[in-house]
Amino acid sequence: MNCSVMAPINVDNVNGTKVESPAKKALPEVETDTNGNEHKRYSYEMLVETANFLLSKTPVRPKIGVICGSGLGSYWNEGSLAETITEAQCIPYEEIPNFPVSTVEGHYGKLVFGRLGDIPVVAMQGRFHYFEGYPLWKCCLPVRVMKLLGVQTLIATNAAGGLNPNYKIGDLMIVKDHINMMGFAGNNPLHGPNDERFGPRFPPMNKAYRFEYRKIAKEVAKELNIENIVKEGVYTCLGGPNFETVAELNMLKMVGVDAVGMSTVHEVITARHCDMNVFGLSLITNECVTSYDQDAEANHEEVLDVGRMRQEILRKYVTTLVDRFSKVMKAHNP
Ligand SMILES: O=P(O)(O)O[C@H]1O[C@H](CO)[C@@H](O)[C@H]1O
Ligand code: HPA
Repeated sequence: MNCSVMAPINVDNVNGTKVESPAKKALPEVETDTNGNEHKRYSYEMLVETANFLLSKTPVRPKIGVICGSGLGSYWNEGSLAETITEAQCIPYEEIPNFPVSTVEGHYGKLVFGRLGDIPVVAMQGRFHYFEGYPLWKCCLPVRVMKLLGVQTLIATNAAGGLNPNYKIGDLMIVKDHINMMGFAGNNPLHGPNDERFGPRFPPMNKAYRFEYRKIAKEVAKELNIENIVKEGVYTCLGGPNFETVAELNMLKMVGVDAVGMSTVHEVITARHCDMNVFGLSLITNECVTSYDQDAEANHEEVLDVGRMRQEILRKYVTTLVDRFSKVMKAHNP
């Protein structure tokens, strides 16, 4: 494929308003995680460098970004959403300046630029999880890079355990809202000095998952004749990597959680902070074990099996949503 080198981005602020650059020295340079690994904090300028690198590698100018979770082919390629992307250009994470690398065994680690249907997109095939040892702000670095690339809408997908008794394995849950459990304990991707060039110190989160997109997703479910498997509910992220205890799951149920996972919430907070529109989608890959009488145990193999089982529907659903969301985006920003 022909890679034209486009003019590098030069932005004062991703949201278009001029703000003062915070003193660089206000940012702690290095953070040590619970395993003793050191993580160098990134600056706005470093992410601009990352975005300019990517823009120099591809002519694709995506307005929509997709994070492919465990159910959407972050562990396999054949038949996955990423494979559906046409005119694809794959850039491995290890080749991208300042990018973390996926450490989960079998997890892909690449950015895929190309088209879903007619729409230019960038997809993360493989995301970063807190349980890998990364601080949350580092897990979410790609979201900010997407913003700098020009992405306005983030579609964050995940595999999750179904806690709502009406959910069945293989159902899709449109994320209506989330509960930031890790945030309750003070662990938040926005923790630390705020760089106003990305967004405000105290961002609102009551409209985290765009109402218009959720409405469209329900309409599309009807059109595709999958409304019987499409639900809407509340997601929460725990730190992992262990699956939850019975008592933990019962507590989460009591506070209104419908599906449990180990990702997405921090990515969505980061995306909303820099004013991206968000759609969240969970694939219910297993039934949460909420009784001591049940013999079943959650396991990662089941998560992947259900992902493979549902990939065709997911691919069709997400591809159609990308098309519809882009029409809405054009209508708002002709
Ligand atoms: O959230 P995604 O990346 O889809 O993956 C989910 O599936 C894995 C557990 O099987 C965990 O990583 C959990 O977060
Ligand atoms: N719990 C947490 N994360 C998950 C689950 C679960 O049951 N299923 C897939 N990811």
